[in-house]
Amino acid sequence: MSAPAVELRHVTHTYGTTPAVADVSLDVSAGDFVSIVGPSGCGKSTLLKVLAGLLAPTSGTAAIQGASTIDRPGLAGYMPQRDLLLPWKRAIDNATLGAELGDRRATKAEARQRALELFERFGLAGFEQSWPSELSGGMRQRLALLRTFLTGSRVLLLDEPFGALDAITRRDLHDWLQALWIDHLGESVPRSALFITHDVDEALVLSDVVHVMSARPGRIVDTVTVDEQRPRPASVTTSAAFIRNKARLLDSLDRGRATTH
Ligand SMILES: Nc1ncnc2c1ncn2[C@@H]1O[C@H](COP(=O)(O)OP(=O)(O)OP(=O)(O)O)[C@@H](O)[C@H]1O
Repeated sequence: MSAPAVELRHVTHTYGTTPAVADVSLDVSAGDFVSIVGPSGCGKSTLLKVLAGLLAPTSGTAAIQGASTIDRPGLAGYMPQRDLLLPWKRAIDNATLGAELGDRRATKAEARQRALELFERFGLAGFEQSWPSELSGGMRQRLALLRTFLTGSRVLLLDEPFGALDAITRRDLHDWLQALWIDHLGESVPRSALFITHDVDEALVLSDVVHVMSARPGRIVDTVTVDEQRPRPASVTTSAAFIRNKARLLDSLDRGRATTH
């Protein structure tokens, strides 16, 4: 059996004397879209940084496709909380930035060619030469996601990519991301995603599995599996199964917030 796309085992991280996450274990199977919801400051970004190889856990292990991420950045495509587009680079050059770095480095020409092919699929056709400041908020996030896709990694670590967007733009991006996800599931090694959000509805619309974290130091306090077929339209949020799952997640969040460590 092949290794899970993402594997965290008993991960604990303490910044100085501040415990951020405590004993977190979770797997993401190949092809799965998995979300983590939790209150602000509970250590969600810390977990992604450990998986991105940017932070060594105080204890425990982290692996992407079976390879330890400790001191090994670039095994997964990582989109940090701020989109970090470089304002002095045009959209096309921002898109190819990750592809020219990291483990699966492509040549500049290859990366550019692949990016140009995907600009339309990412709703950015015609904006290849634009500056980031000329793009809308939704376009900037799609461009940052395109950059993450172009790293070539089968595993995407997405830290609240839609957190700063208005509700309508966010809804459009949910539809778009689901369509993109369905397209990519046909690939020989399907993509997997670990997605951070504060928004329970967003987690349930997009995910196969949703984990709930408690207040700091974050622990996994509940896990819900979502069986709904994709694509899931906005109306899915009114189905009985969705409402049941949402009530459970909100309850787990409340209980996790009330926990004192
Ligand atoms: N470099 C650091 N030094 C000290 N404490 C830190 C550092 N980075 C994060 N922390 C603390 O660790 C805790 C977890 O931070 P983290 O950013 O992982 O949480 P988060 O769940 O992603 O938060 P948010 O949802 O607000 O983005 C927070 O209390 C934060 O203040």
